[in-house]
Amino acid sequence: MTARIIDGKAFAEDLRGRIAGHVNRLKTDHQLTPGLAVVIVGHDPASQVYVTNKARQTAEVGMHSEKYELPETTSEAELLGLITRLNADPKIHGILVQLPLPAQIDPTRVILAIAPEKDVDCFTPGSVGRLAIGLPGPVSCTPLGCLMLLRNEFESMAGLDAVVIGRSNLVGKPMAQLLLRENCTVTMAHSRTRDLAEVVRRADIVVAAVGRAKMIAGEWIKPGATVIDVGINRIDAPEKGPGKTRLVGDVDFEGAKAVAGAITPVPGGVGPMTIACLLANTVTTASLINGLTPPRDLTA
Ligand SMILES: Nc1nc2c(c(=O)[nH]1)N[C@@H](CN(C=O)c1ccc(C(=O)N[C@@H](CCC(=O)O)C(=O)O)cc1)CN2
Repeated sequence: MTARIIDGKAFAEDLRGRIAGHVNRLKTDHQLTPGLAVVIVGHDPASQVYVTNKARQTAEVGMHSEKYELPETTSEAELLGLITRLNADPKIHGILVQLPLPAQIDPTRVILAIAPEKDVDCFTPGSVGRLAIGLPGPVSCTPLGCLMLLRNEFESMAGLDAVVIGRSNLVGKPMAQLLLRENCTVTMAHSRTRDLAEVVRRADIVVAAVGRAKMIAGEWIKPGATVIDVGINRIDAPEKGPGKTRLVGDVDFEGAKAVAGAITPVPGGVGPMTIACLLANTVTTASLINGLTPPRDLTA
């Protein structure tokens, strides 16, 4: 079997088109322009690419976009000061502070400083709690992107065995919540899991979010399984020339492609969905802040 490749880039483009339609309706029917502020501290090259794309795509769907680039030496107090200003700014309905942050800044303090109603990352305790009990509100961007890709693959996921590899607050934990909501039987695997290969072999759905290049071997995958690869790892690519690099996921793509039913590539899989879902979350928070019902069909 050769797996079908799930085209996250095309899916994200379609989602952005639908978001633009909603933004247009909010503007004409409610005189409301959703606004997103993205904040980056330092000059990690990958983070800079993501933040630039976030700010550009925000503007492209017709939203108000603000980008703050702070120097590597920024103190925690300075960053908290900016967040306080953005919390109070009526033009801004979503605040995203790009992670990771430099060592002198405590990410937990920063996350807790973001007004819960503007938390488009779904990182604050209230948002995490709302997600856990199924209340309306933003859903963590990468897991939401994975869920949308999965929903497109299955009429129903009820009763399927799903394994989430990685237990981060950013991806693993919210992903497991979302799969539970779909009535999957969910296993969370992590660095202490005994016999990971065996756990993966049982799964109809594999979500890999460990951050280690090609860690999930092709022969671990159950024939016909759907594989969602969240990993974005840069490795040396001497075949492309001296000093060249390329991106790979957490799954051995070639090996898994030979047995899986469907698989996301890296790049072009989950990554573009993360940004599109951030824009969808901003429409959600802008709607909720203004007493409007957030559009359900966007991320259904
Ligand atoms: N505050 C947050 N920080 C971070 C998040 C997040 O959701 N919120 N997620 C990750 C990184 N991330 C978003 O910021 C992200 C990663 C990858 C992509 C993406 O489009 N990847 C492309 C490849 C891009 C490249 O060439 O490097 C792809 O996979 O096709 C978008 C967003 C960490 N921080």
